[in-house]
Amino acid sequence: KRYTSALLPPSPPRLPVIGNLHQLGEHAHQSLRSLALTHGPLMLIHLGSVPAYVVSSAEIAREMLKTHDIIFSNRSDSYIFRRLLYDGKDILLAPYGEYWRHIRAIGVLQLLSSRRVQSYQAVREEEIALMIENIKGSDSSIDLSKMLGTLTNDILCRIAFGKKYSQGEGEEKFKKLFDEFGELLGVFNIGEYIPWLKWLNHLNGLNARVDRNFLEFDKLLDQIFDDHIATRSEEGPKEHDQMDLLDVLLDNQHDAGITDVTIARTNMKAILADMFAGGSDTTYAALEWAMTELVKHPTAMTKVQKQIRQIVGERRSVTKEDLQKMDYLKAVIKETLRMHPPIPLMPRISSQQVKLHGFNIPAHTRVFINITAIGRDAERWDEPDEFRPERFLDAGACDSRAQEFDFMPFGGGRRGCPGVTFATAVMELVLANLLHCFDWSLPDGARGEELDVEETSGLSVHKKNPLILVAYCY
Ligand code: HEM
Repeated sequence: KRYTSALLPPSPPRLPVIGNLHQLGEHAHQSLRSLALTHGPLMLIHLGSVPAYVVSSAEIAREMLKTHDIIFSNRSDSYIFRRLLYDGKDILLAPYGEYWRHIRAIGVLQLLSSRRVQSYQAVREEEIALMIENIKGSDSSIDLSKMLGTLTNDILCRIAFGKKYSQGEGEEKFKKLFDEFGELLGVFNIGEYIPWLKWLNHLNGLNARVDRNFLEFDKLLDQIFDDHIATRSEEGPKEHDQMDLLDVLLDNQHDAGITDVTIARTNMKAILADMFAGGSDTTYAALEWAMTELVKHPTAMTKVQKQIRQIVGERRSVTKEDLQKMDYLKAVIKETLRMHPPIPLMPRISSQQVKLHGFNIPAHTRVFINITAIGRDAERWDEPDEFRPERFLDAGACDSRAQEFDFMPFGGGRRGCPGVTFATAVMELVLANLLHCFDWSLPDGARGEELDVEETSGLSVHKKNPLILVAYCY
């Protein structure tokens, strides 16, 4: 069936050459949310010379990810992503098809399954205990943002490689490498939208930075592979609970014969790079926002701490059985993800022409889902800009909201995030411990309500100003 291209959705007025780029500002998800209030839940914008559609309602997101899921099962491409993620050999970028299905299955069934996530409980507990000790040892205000960034990266490094890189030799070098990797994935690359400005990326050194970061990361991964292979041949196979993700991938290599897809070292490196692209910064951002909102909302803070302390009692640390009973903490996390989805704009691309919300979307066109706009849609949420964890206390409220695509911090459809269980295990245990062990306030007697919620720009959106707090031992 052919659709005519005459029927286009509303567009904000644009300028020659740059199109609507000037309207995006520093926080594209927020600017697009405001533009959607005027122009509607499906807008056509122009990023320089590139047309893109923006979806800002649950109803249209559902149409995309349920009715037309296969058509929207690819992501739009970018030079930086391709370079850093092994030319699309990873799960996040791989084009929809046999190869993606195979490596996604490895991700879902082997690397990120509930059983595997559970097997890393000791790693999470040890790293969290270290952070708690560090906080206890600091006698003035602490930079909680920095601590949470280090913690989530350490947990991921230990789970992925069996070792962390924030201590010992080369500490600064590795920190810079991991930070830059995350930062580069979030860079706005003007050359993609205004092709004749591509030369700027040579001039401003962006391409060189991307190349350098890729090569250094690749070298680190090679060294980790070599070490693993040497240890495995000396010590033999490990028990299930002792295996890091690289061990799982190396074991999996032997099973590769069962399909036509061979998983070589480059493919495994790409999958591990994904864990860092998708797994560390997002969880860190969510934790930072959860603590920010709790400090801003003393009633919610009191309520969550009261429940945690009742459940944990005199014990110093929180167990996984405790977590199951902490329904208010779970509601706090969901409400945080609704208001501050770590990845607020989700880029997909149409593989063929399709009708969406009554409008024609041509083939190979970018479509962004504005997760922030959907999570804060006043037609679907009461007082959407208010932090009210109670809205998620009803059993099943979150699942039904997710099914309706009102709540989609982890995306949706067949390409939705496979790391939900992994991320939830980290977020719950970190927050429960922080809130059980300490009372929190702003330095110099400032009132919590005054805390800012300014955002950074980039792929995952953080609090712009670090969260500096004073911790009092409970
Ligand atoms: C709070 C934490 C997290 C958030 C908010 C988050 C969010 C997202 C979102 C929005 C997507 C795109 C989904 C879509 O297109 O529908 C995604 C994809 C993905 N995430 Fe996560 N994520 C988180 C944690 C993790 C973790 C811990 C991992 C792994 C360790 C992970 C690995 C991935 C991968 C591999 C994909 C690509 C899936 C595919 O294309 O098939 N994420 N995530």
